[in-house]
Amino acid sequence: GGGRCPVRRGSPAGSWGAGRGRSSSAMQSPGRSGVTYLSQEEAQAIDQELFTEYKFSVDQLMELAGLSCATAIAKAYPPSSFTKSPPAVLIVCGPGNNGGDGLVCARHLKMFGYEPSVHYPKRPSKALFEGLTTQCQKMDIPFLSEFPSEAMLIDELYGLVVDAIFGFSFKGAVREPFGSILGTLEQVTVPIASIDIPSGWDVEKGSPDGIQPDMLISLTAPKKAAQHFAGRYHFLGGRFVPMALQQKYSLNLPPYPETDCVLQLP
Ligand SMILES: NC(=O)C1=CN([C@@H]2O[C@H](COP(=O)(O)OP(=O)(O)OC[C@H]3O[C@@H](n4cnc5c(N)ncnc54)[C@H](OP(=O)(O)O)[C@@H]3O)[C@@H](O)[C@H]2O)[C@H](O)CC1
Ligand SMILES: [K+]
Repeated sequence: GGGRCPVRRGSPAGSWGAGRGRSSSAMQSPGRSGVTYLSQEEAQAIDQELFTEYKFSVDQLMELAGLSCATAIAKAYPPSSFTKSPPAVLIVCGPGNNGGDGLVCARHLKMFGYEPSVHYPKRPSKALFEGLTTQCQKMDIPFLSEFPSEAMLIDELYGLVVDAIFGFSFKGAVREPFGSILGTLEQVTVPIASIDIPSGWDVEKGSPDGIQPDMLISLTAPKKAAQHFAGRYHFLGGRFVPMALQQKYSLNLPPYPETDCVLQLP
């Protein structure tokens, strides 16, 4: 195990749009980088608007979201930083769209030279998720029927865990089998990269006793829970929000470099 690597933090950004972050709603709050941190309601409203008003399909945005996640992971944990070759990654997928992002991420990680394995215990019977699963299987990505019960086993077999269990629709107490899975993940020592929200965390208040990921990839814009993130790498991904929608929700997103689909937040 052991996929940690010393990657420099990006130069402090923070001046983009300073003073422009006027909120369209009293619920919004600007984070330390000037970017707006969204409430759960706002994150879901933007998501809905992308689909209903802007006519994106879920497949489209999920592909871009998952590609962003794999790209950010490759920047923070390049294969050369893993102690073992090929670089083995465990991706844990939940029952909603966050889990779908995880499946897309697994496929791209494989393309990037990683050796992903997926655990996907609760699979929705929808064509989208069935298709994503088949794509992974046909790329020889193994699906583990059992989750390793010992954190030590995960540390031995994998250099990185990708948490794609819950995103911004998570609510209430964690139900099984995800409670046991998160209990094990709290004990692993290899880094965890969380997609959109550290799973099990309250989307706005975070969770001091929950998993403590080393990386967070915020999609569209960070959610309020991200203010409690204490890991090394915070990336923004999902470069697909049209300017009019960014302005409507005063997202105040920093400019992505050139053609990149991700950017590192301070
Ligand atoms: N606009 C964007 O940036 C996009 C983001 N994407 C990703 O989508 C997720 C949000 O996806 P969504 O399907 O709305 O929800 P989640 O994946 O967060 O979770 C829903 C499922 O989780 C179950 N759930 C909820 N709470 C619990 C709990 N306490 N215990 C167990 N299970 C729970 C829920 O089950 P139900 O029984 O309540 O239905 C759902 O099955 C976002 O975060 C991004 O990662 C899109 O990919 C693209 C656009
Ligand atoms: K997650």
